[in-house]
Amino acid sequence: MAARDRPECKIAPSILSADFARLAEESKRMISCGADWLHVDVMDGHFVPNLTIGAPVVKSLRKNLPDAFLDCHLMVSNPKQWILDFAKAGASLYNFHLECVMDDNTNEEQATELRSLINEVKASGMKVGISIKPKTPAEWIVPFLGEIDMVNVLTVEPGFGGQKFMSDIVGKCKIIREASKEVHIQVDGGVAPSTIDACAAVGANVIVAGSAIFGSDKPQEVIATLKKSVEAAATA
Ligand SMILES: O=C(CO)[C@H](O)[C@H](O)COP(=O)(O)O
Ligand SMILES: [Co+2]
Repeated sequence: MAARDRPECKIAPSILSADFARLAEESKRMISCGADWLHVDVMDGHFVPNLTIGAPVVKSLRKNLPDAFLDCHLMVSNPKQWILDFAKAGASLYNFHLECVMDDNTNEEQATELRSLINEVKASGMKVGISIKPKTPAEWIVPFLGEIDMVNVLTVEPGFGGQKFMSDIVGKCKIIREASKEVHIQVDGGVAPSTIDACAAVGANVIVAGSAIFGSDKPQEVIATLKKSVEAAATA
């Protein structure tokens, strides 16, 4: 069998599609259906035109799910502001947007600011991820791959669940995977059994799916299908 070209597959249901009144119960149900991580979409109504979850909700989730890996996707304009709150609340991974600090990848000051944020997240004890919006080039994140745990490649414009997968965007994962076999590459937005093969083929290993998993009456089967596609591609 060929050697693996990526880290182990992690399926991360987005709790954005859960019934928020029954969040702990729904999260536990996902883990019992085979979810590896829980994806927590944090929106501040400024970076994106929607408001969702903050650190107090993460704290309650952590209390109810002491062992869960809480992958927090920060769609916020000022990621520095929330690092300590999320660390104290029990977030496992702090996954913030590159666009908050960078609009020009040749600007040294912006690169320094990004590095300082990365280091602040690490110092807080959380793992660090960087998300890139559909229009942000993959090349912009490549110089930082050795310093972070994960890149989140958005395959929809961030802000809402249930949008259509942008198939022309997912190819960015290939550039990132060619640069690193070790970094987690997450795909986020419109991922489903019908779109997973395109993600798996370009090296993604962390799969976020909200509507596809929560909207199914057989979430266990959806999770198994997504994982099978990634694992088959990892050793192809
Ligand atoms: O970051 C997000 C939206 O900004 C969500 O994680 C994403 O959209 C997941 O939901 P779905 O699978 O329904 O698209
Ligand atoms: Co997300």
